[in-house]
Amino acid sequence: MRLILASASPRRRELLAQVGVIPDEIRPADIDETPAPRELPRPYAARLAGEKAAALGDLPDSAVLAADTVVSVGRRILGKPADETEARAFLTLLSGRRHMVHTGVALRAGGATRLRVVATAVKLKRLSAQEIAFYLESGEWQGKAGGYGIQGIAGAFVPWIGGSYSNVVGLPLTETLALLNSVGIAPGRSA
Ligand SMILES: Cc1cn([C@H]2C[C@H](O)[C@@H](COP(=O)(O)OP(=O)(O)OP(=O)(O)O)O2)c(=O)[nH]c1=O
Repeated sequence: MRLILASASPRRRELLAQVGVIPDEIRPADIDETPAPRELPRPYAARLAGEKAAALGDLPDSAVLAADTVVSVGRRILGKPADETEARAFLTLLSGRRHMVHTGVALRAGGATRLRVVATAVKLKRLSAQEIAFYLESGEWQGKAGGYGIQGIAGAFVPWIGGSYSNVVGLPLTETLALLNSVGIAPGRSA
Protein backbone atom coordinates (compact mmCIF):
# COMPACT_ATOMS: atom_id res chain seq x y z
CA MET A 1 0.00 0.00 0.00
CA ARG A 2 1.43 3.40 -1.03
CA LEU A 3 1.14 6.31 1.40
CA ILE A 4 0.20 9.72 0.04
CA LEU A 5 0.37 12.70 2.42
CA ALA A 6 -2.24 15.26 1.37
CA SER A 7 -0.60 18.16 3.19
CA ALA A 8 1.53 21.21 2.47
CA SER A 9 2.53 21.46 6.13
CA PRO A 10 6.26 20.89 6.72
CA ARG A 11 5.40 20.15 10.39
CA ARG A 12 3.26 17.14 9.42
CA ARG A 13 6.04 15.76 7.22
CA GLU A 14 8.59 16.24 10.01
CA LEU A 15 6.36 14.63 12.67
CA LEU A 16 5.89 11.56 10.47
CA ALA A 17 9.63 11.40 9.74
CA GLN A 18 10.29 11.60 13.49
CA VAL A 19 8.58 8.22 13.89
CA GLY A 20 10.01 6.68 10.74
CA VAL A 21 7.10 7.16 8.36
CA ILE A 22 8.16 8.54 4.98
CA PRO A 23 5.25 9.06 2.55
CA ASP A 24 5.73 7.79 -1.00
CA GLU A 25 4.26 11.03 -2.29
CA ILE A 26 3.18 14.46 -1.03
CA ARG A 27 0.15 15.98 -2.74
CA PRO A 28 -1.34 18.95 -0.86
CA ALA A 29 -5.12 19.24 -1.10
CA ASP A 30 -6.55 22.70 -1.62
CA ILE A 31 -10.02 22.97 -0.10
CA ASP A 32 -12.27 25.76 1.14
CA GLU A 33 -11.60 26.08 4.90
CA THR A 34 -14.55 28.35 5.72
CA PRO A 35 -16.44 27.09 8.79
CA ALA A 36 -20.16 26.41 8.28
CA PRO A 37 -22.50 28.66 10.27
CA ARG A 38 -22.41 27.69 13.97
CA GLU A 39 -20.05 24.79 13.24
CA LEU A 40 -18.22 23.62 16.37
CA PRO A 41 -14.44 23.11 16.51
CA ARG A 42 -14.41 19.30 16.78
CA PRO A 43 -16.77 18.54 13.86
CA TYR A 44 -15.08 21.29 11.86
CA ALA A 45 -11.62 19.69 12.27
CA ALA A 46 -13.09 16.28 11.37
CA ARG A 47 -14.91 17.60 8.30
CA LEU A 48 -11.86 19.43 6.93
CA ALA A 49 -9.52 16.46 7.45
CA GLY A 50 -12.04 14.21 5.64
CA GLU A 51 -12.42 16.67 2.77
CA LYS A 52 -8.65 17.02 2.36
CA ALA A 53 -8.23 13.23 2.25
CA ALA A 54 -11.06 12.85 -0.28
CA ALA A 55 -9.94 15.78 -2.48
CA LEU A 56 -7.44 13.65 -4.40
CA GLY A 57 -10.09 11.10 -5.40
CA ASP A 58 -9.65 7.38 -4.91
CA LEU A 59 -6.24 6.20 -6.03
CA PRO A 60 -5.57 2.49 -6.53
CA ASP A 61 -3.40 0.72 -3.95
CA SER A 62 -2.94 3.98 -2.01
CA ALA A 63 -3.81 5.38 1.38
CA VAL A 64 -4.25 9.14 1.62
CA LEU A 65 -3.45 10.81 4.95
CA ALA A 66 -4.69 14.34 5.72
CA ALA A 67 -5.19 16.48 8.82
CA ASP A 68 -6.56 19.77 9.99
CA THR A 69 -5.60 21.68 13.12
CA VAL A 70 -7.82 24.32 14.68
CA VAL A 71 -7.51 26.43 17.82
CA SER A 72 -10.68 27.27 19.70
CA VAL A 73 -11.85 29.39 22.59
CA GLY A 74 -15.26 28.18 23.69
CA ARG A 75 -17.29 27.85 20.49
CA ARG A 76 -15.09 30.25 18.55
CA ILE A 77 -12.86 28.72 15.87
CA LEU A 78 -9.49 30.31 15.20
CA GLY A 79 -7.93 29.15 11.95
CA LYS A 80 -4.78 30.52 10.31
CA PRO A 81 -4.71 34.31 10.62
CA ALA A 82 -5.11 36.09 7.28
CA ASP A 83 -2.72 38.90 8.23
CA GLU A 84 -0.78 40.45 11.09
CA THR A 85 -3.84 42.37 12.35
CA GLU A 86 -5.80 39.15 12.72
CA ALA A 87 -2.79 37.41 14.32
CA ARG A 88 -2.62 40.23 16.91
CA ALA A 89 -6.35 39.85 17.62
CA PHE A 90 -5.96 36.06 18.08
CA LEU A 91 -2.97 36.42 20.44
CA THR A 92 -4.75 39.11 22.44
CA LEU A 93 -7.75 36.80 22.80
CA LEU A 94 -5.60 33.79 23.78
CA SER A 95 -3.39 35.73 26.20
CA GLY A 96 -3.76 34.36 29.75
CA ARG A 97 -6.35 31.83 28.58
CA ARG A 98 -6.73 28.11 28.51
CA HIS A 99 -7.91 27.06 25.07
CA MET A 100 -8.23 23.92 22.97
CA VAL A 101 -6.36 22.63 19.94
CA HIS A 102 -8.25 20.03 17.89
CA THR A 103 -6.59 18.08 15.11
CA GLY A 104 -8.70 15.98 12.78
CA VAL A 105 -6.83 13.12 11.08
CA ALA A 106 -8.30 11.28 8.11
CA LEU A 107 -6.98 8.22 6.34
CA ARG A 108 -8.71 7.28 3.09
CA ALA A 109 -8.05 3.84 1.66
CA GLY A 110 -10.12 1.39 -0.37
CA GLY A 111 -12.98 3.87 -0.75
CA ALA A 112 -13.45 4.30 3.01
CA THR A 113 -12.32 7.09 5.34
CA ARG A 114 -11.14 6.46 8.89
CA LEU A 115 -11.33 9.58 11.05
CA ARG A 116 -10.01 10.61 14.48
CA VAL A 117 -10.13 13.95 16.28
CA VAL A 118 -7.69 14.58 19.12
CA ALA A 119 -8.00 17.46 21.58
CA THR A 120 -5.24 19.09 23.60
CA ALA A 121 -5.77 21.85 26.17
CA VAL A 122 -3.16 24.63 26.07
CA LYS A 123 -2.56 27.45 28.54
CA LEU A 124 -0.93 30.62 27.21
CA LYS A 125 0.59 32.95 29.77
CA ARG A 126 -0.56 36.57 29.88
CA LEU A 127 1.26 38.33 27.06
CA SER A 128 2.38 41.94 27.30
CA ALA A 129 1.93 44.29 24.34
CA GLN A 130 5.71 44.11 23.84
CA GLU A 131 5.71 40.32 23.77
CA ILE A 132 2.92 40.30 21.18
CA ALA A 133 4.73 42.93 19.06
CA PHE A 134 7.98 40.95 19.26
CA TYR A 135 6.21 37.74 18.30
CA LEU A 136 4.39 39.32 15.36
CA GLU A 137 7.71 40.69 14.10
CA SER A 138 9.21 37.19 14.12
CA GLY A 139 6.68 36.13 11.48
CA GLU A 140 6.24 32.75 13.19
CA TRP A 141 2.48 33.31 13.41
CA GLN A 142 2.12 32.84 9.65
CA GLY A 143 0.33 29.70 8.49
CA LYS A 144 -0.38 28.54 12.06
CA ALA A 145 -3.80 27.98 13.58
CA GLY A 146 -4.50 30.51 16.34
CA GLY A 147 -1.49 32.56 15.22
CA TYR A 148 1.17 30.76 17.26
CA GLY A 149 3.49 27.77 16.96
CA ILE A 150 4.26 25.94 20.21
CA GLN A 151 7.40 24.44 18.60
CA GLY A 152 9.06 27.85 18.16
CA ILE A 153 9.38 31.11 20.11
CA ALA A 154 5.83 30.71 21.43
CA GLY A 155 7.01 27.64 23.34
CA ALA A 156 8.07 30.17 25.97
CA PHE A 157 4.47 31.42 26.20
CA VAL A 158 3.08 27.99 27.14
CA PRO A 159 3.43 27.03 30.82
CA TRP A 160 1.13 23.99 30.55
CA ILE A 161 -0.56 21.62 28.12
CA GLY A 162 -2.98 18.80 28.81
CA GLY A 163 -2.79 16.03 26.23
CA SER A 164 -0.75 15.29 23.11
CA TYR A 165 2.05 17.70 22.15
CA SER A 166 2.33 16.45 18.55
CA ASN A 167 -1.41 17.12 18.21
CA VAL A 168 -0.75 20.83 18.84
CA VAL A 169 2.03 20.90 16.23
CA GLY A 170 -0.34 19.40 13.66
CA LEU A 171 -0.52 15.59 13.83
CA PRO A 172 -1.28 13.42 16.90
CA LEU A 173 1.35 10.70 16.49
CA THR A 174 -0.18 7.92 18.60
CA GLU A 175 -3.55 8.05 16.82
CA THR A 176 -2.01 8.61 13.37
CA LEU A 177 0.26 5.57 13.72
CA ALA A 178 -2.73 3.48 14.86
CA LEU A 179 -4.68 4.57 11.77
CA LEU A 180 -1.75 3.76 9.48
CA ASN A 181 -1.33 0.37 11.19
CA SER A 182 -5.00 -0.42 10.57
CA VAL A 183 -4.35 -0.37 6.81
CA GLY A 184 -1.06 -2.25 7.09
CA ILE A 185 1.36 0.68 6.99
CA ALA A 186 4.09 0.43 9.63
CA PRO A 187 6.95 2.78 10.52
CA GLY A 188 10.40 2.13 9.18
CA ARG A 189 9.36 1.94 5.55
CA SER A 190 11.37 3.90 3.02
CA ALA A 191 9.85 5.83 0.13
C1 LIG B 1 -1.40 25.61 17.26
C2 LIG B 1 -0.31 25.28 16.27
C3 LIG B 1 -0.58 25.09 14.92
N1 LIG B 1 0.42 24.80 14.04
C4 LIG B 1 0.15 24.63 12.60
C5 LIG B 1 -0.12 23.18 12.18
C6 LIG B 1 -0.78 23.36 10.83
O1 LIG B 1 0.24 23.35 9.82
C7 LIG B 1 -1.40 24.74 10.92
C8 LIG B 1 -2.90 24.69 10.83
O2 LIG B 1 -3.30 24.69 9.49
P1 LIG B 1 -3.98 23.46 8.75
O3 LIG B 1 -5.07 24.04 7.90
O4 LIG B 1 -4.31 22.38 9.71
O5 LIG B 1 -2.82 22.88 7.82
P2 LIG B 1 -1.91 23.59 6.73
O6 LIG B 1 -2.71 24.58 5.93
O7 LIG B 1 -0.64 24.09 7.38
O8 LIG B 1 -1.49 22.34 5.80
P3 LIG B 1 -2.43 21.28 5.00
O9 LIG B 1 -3.85 21.73 5.07
O10 LIG B 1 -1.91 21.28 3.60
O11 LIG B 1 -2.18 19.97 5.70
O12 LIG B 1 -1.01 25.30 12.16
C9 LIG B 1 1.74 24.69 14.48
O13 LIG B 1 2.65 24.43 13.68
N2 LIG B 1 2.01 24.85 15.82
C10 LIG B 1 1.05 25.16 16.74
O14 LIG B 1 1.37 25.30 17.94
